[in-house]
Amino acid sequence: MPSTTSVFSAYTTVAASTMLVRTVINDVQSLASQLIPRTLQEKILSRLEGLSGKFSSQLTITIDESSGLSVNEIYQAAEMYLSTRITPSIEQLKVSKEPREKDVSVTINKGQKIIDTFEGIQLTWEFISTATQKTSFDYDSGFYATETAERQSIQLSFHKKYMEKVLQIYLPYIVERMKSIKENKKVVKLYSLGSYSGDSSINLDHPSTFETMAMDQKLKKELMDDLDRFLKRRRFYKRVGKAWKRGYLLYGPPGTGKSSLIAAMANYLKFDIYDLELTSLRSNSDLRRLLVSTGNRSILVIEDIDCSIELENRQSGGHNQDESQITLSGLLNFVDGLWSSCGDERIIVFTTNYKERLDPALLRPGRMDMHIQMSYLTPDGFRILASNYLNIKSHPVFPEIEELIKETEVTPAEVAEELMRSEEDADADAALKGVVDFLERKKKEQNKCGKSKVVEEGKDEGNGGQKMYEKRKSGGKKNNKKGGKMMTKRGKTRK
Ligand SMILES: Nc1ncnc2c1ncn2[C@@H]1O[C@H](COP(=O)(O)OP(=O)(O)OP(=O)(O)O)[C@@H](O)[C@H]1O
Ligand SMILES: [Mg+2]
Repeated sequence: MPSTTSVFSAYTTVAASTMLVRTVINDVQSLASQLIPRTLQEKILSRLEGLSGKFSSQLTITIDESSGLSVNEIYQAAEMYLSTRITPSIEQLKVSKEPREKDVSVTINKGQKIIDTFEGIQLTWEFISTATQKTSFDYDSGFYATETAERQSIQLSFHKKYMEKVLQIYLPYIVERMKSIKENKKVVKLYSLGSYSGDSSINLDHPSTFETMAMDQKLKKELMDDLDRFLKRRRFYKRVGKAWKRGYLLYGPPGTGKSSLIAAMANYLKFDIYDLELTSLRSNSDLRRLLVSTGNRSILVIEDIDCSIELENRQSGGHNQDESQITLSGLLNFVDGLWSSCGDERIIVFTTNYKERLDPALLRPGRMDMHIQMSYLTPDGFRILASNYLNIKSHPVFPEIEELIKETEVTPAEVAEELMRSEEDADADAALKGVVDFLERKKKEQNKCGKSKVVEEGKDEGNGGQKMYEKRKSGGKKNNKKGGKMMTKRGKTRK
C-alpha cells in the first residue's frame, strides 16, 4: 500500500499541465477516498487544486451572500442581474415573491451556469451552495446545538488578464443595474400617520398617473417639469446648503382630483406617501415622533389643512393652550427645522378646498413652491376620462357632451362615477348616454339655483372652476362631495 506522501510527491513531479492535474485530482480523489482519512484527503486535494490554479488562465471570484453580519451588495446585485440573463439553456430556476412586491423574482438554482459577455470579455457565473455546520449555544435547553446551514455564493470566472476591468467596470456596472431594477420594481407605499395608526403601511394601489389625470395640460406639464427638476438638483441643493425639499399646495373643490394627483406624483417619482392625520394628534411630541419616522424619497401629505387647524382650535377651547398644542406655525417651523437637519428628497403636499382660509404663513413665498389649482371638468379633461374609462378617443356624442360641460359645473369625480356605472356592459354608447343625461340634469338643477356656469374659457390655468366654486362655498365643505373617492385619510381604499 503506497504511503500518502509518496502518492503526493510522485504525482506533483508529473503534474506539468492543468489538464493532467485535473485528471490527477480525480484519480487521487477516488484512490484517496478508499485509503486515506477524510481530513488528510481534503488537505491533499486543496494542494492539488492550488497547483492546478497556477497553470490555469482563468480567475474565479467568489461572492458570498453575506459579508460578516451585513448583506453583500454585490451578491444581491449579481443575483438580480443574472435573473435578467436567463437563457433557454438554463434547466433549473427558483422563483419567489415578497408580499409587498409586484412581480415574482426568478433566480437560477445552484449548480446552474450563465455565460455573459461584456465588452468582449466572456464571463461565467455559477451559483454555489455549500452546507456548513454551525454550533451555537441554545439558551432554552442549555446545550450546544449544531445545525447545518446552506451557504450561498456565486462564482464568477473569466480570463485573468481582465481582472482589473471586471473589478472596476463590470461589477460596478452590475451594482448600478441592480439599483435601476429595484427602482422599477418598487411598490409605492402609503403610510397613515396618526396617533392610532402604527407603522403599518399598505401598497399604494391607486391607479392614478399623470396620464390618467384630467387636468389642465399646461399645468400638468409644469408640475412634471418641476418634479423632474427637483430630482435632478441634488448637487445644487447641497451646494447652496438648502434642504432638499419641495412643497406643493393643491387647492380646489372636492372631487377635482387633489388626492388623485398626489397618488400620480407618488407613482411618477416612486416615492412613498405619508398621510399625516393632524386631527388625531394631541401634541407636538406626537407630531415629532411621526415625522422622524418618515423615510427619504417620500411625500408627506396633510389633507384639508384648513379643517385640521380649525378643529384643533375648537378643541383647545381657550384654555389648555400650552406648548403641547399643535399649531400651524408650530407645524411649519418644525417641518422646516426637521427637514433642514435630516432627510433627503422630501416633498410636502397640503390640500385644501379653501385656499383663502389658509394661514398666510403657509402661503408665504418660499414656503410652498407651487400652488396648483384643481378645477371643474373641462372638455379636454373629459376626453382624458373617456379614454381612461371607455378606452375611446372620439365618439359622435363628444361635441354634445363637451358643450354641456362648458355650461355646467361638474367635477371629474362625478363624471368618472357616471362612466364607471355603465362600465359593466362595456358599451361606450350607453355610458356616454348616461353622461349626457347626468349633465343635462345637473345643468337644469344649477339653472334653477341661478348657478349657471360663467364660462371663463381661454383662461390658462382653468381658474373658472375655482371662481364658480367660491360662489357656492357656503354650502359646506363636503356637502357636494360625490362618491368615487379612492384615497381616504386613513389610507383605505374605497370607491
Ligand atoms: N382630475 C381628475 N382626473 C381623473 N380622475 C379624477 C380627477 N378628479 C377626480 N377624479 C376621480 O374622482 C375620484 C375622487 O377624486 P379625488 O379624491 O382625487 O378628489 P379630491 O380633489 O381629492 O377631493 P376632496 O377635496 O374631497 O378630497 C378619483 O379617485 C378619480 O377616480
Ligand atoms: Mg382628497
